Amino acid sequence: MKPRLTPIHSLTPSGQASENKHSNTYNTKISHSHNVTELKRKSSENRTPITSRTLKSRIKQMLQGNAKVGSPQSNKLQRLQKESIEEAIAQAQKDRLGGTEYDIGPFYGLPSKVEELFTKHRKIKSLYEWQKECLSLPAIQQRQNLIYSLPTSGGKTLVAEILILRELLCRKKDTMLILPFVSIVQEKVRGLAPFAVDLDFLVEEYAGHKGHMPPKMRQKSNSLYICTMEKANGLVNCLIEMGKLDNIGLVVVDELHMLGEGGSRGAVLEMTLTKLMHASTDCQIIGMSATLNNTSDLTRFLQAELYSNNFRPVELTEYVKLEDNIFTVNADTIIPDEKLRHDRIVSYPYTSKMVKQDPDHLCGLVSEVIPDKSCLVFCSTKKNCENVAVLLCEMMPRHLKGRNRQAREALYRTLKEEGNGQMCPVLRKTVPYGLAYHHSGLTMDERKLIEEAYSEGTLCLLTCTSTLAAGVNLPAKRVILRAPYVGMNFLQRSQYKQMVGRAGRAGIDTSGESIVIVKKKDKEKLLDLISGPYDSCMSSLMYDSAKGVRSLLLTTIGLKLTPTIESVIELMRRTLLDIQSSTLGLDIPDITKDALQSLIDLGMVKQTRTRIDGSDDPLSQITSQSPIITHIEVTRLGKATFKGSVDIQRAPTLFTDLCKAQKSLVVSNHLHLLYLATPYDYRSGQH
Ligand SMILES: Nc1ncnc2c1ncn2[C@@H]1O[C@H](COP(=O)(O)OP(=O)(O)OP(=O)(O)O)[C@@H](O)[C@H]1O
Repeated sequence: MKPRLTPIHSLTPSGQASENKHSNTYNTKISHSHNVTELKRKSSENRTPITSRTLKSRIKQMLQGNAKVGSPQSNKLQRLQKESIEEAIAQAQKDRLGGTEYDIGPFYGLPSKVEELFTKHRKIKSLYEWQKECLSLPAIQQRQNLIYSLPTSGGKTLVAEILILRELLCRKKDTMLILPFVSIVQEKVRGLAPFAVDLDFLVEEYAGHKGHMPPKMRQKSNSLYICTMEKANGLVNCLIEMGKLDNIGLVVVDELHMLGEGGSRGAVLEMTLTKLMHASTDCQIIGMSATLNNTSDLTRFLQAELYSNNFRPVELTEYVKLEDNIFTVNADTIIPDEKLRHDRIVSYPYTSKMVKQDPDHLCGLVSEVIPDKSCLVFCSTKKNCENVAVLLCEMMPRHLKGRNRQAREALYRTLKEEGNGQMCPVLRKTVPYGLAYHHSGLTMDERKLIEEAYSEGTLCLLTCTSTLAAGVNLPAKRVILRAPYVGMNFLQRSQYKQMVGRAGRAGIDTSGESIVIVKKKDKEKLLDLISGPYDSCMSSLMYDSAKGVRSLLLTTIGLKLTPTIESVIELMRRTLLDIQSSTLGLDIPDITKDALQSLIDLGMVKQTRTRIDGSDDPLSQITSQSPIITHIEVTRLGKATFKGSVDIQRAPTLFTDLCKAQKSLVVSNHLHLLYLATPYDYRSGQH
């Protein structure tokens, strides 16, 4: 019998997490990785087909077995693990070469065991020069805030991970890693779980429906919270409320430029960082990005030092295809006419039918790389991804068929099993040819299977949307941008850079290349795309008529961080919005006053005035000479609104509706209850 492809998610601790909604912590007392490795070994030795389902249940069974408190085997395992960590730390202390009081070892202040783990799990043998330089910056030694900026795939994450491990192991503090998307959080949780197992800390996933609020306070181990931006905000609120914010020693923000996203996500990130800066006495903040422009605003906002470098481990050559011509991008010159250098004219043996089907020669461009090397084709819409994948299979069947047959068949079967016998007709058609699409329409399991199959070489090409560019580590020899658009919008330079940055697989290729296919009408805009400055990262707090400001004030008043008008003003001074107020032409005191007034008008915040001498109602004691101070606090409605993350504008209507419902709720069937519980957005059919 043929071996079956084993889905990665069922082999990792996250497989266990998805079986049990509430289990989102990687308890290092349970040796997951050992079980996983053992299972993998046995499965390959016996060459017995293992279905994802039986494997899942076997892992679950083993984990449950391990977790039984007091079982002699688990006690022994725990003891051995603890002993080996203590031994490693003792050895590290012996080996320590200078450093700060917190260093416990020779590997950038960490035990050599950490170096071994990076070699074992990441195949990293030594750090790049810039990584060494960055880790020895005075800002890092003195635990100051730092922003570092390097091109995509420059190895930024490794520096962040070393800093996180130092905080967890040497300073024994909790840490937080903020990432932009749920899928990236999940990938990172999987990537760091083996480190947690071997180094005795906890990895806690805060994304989607996962993550305890308030967080569980751990006595024995420190936690690394890996969060989406929204969850990080909730977590910081909880920690402030519990008086435990100082448990967090380090917060790392990946894709810091998302502060300027313009909508609620950028605002949420700014609120989180503002609250951290305002309320924490000891937390270091590290921000990273590949696409920063106005760094001085950001360093002022985070009171941070800046480190930047242009290092890229694999050389990237950017090309533009315009009609039948391919041009090399020369972004360094300031002379517009020299930004595009003619490279070659493309000519492929297309029949007239093929020219009609594929006027942009996508098939020809792709066939220069696949199936021997990998290729990513970015498309502007999900539908386009699917169409392009089908088109390529139809146009080059002989070129693609017959390779990696067994692995492709195994992937096909596993995808079908994941869908309980059903399979998307597009994937059904494309997977046997080694192609697939990758967009948000896939289930999480399908996405993981496709990502793993691509990384292993079972699939040689993915057609994908822009979301693949923002972090998931799936590099390719050649990256093609089918058109310089996301949906209907022309690409921003930062989006373009993220996409082309996927080209070149470190450790596999010595170079990578990108080709953006452009129509003549877009030629002018193209120059900005390939060589213009990055868009400035501007505060998002003013989105939707200052919704971010109102939300920030309601939360900080609710958390008792800003109990007076003066403290509200002081908090607002810490925002990126305040730093950029003159550029944006905004009057922050006016905006603050308006936002406060609107919260008062909505019945979410109330004021009480007292005299400084403590006498009661100031208005009835006009004779007193003592100055008046105005206290502000949230009402019950205000508290419910920020705790429930309810839209501030909608909360009063929701409250009125609930009051009505309380008096006269008649639930004739389940649908009635569902109707009452459906958010307004969904009811009005916006989704
Ligand atoms: N010192 C190193 N030696 C070898 N490989 C490395 C080293 N540092 C990082 N890498 C590898 O390079 C690849 C890209 O690194 P990483 O994801 O950290 O880049 P990044 O700068 O965070 O990119 P992005 O901006 O896309 O998030 C990864 O596969 C990583 O394991």
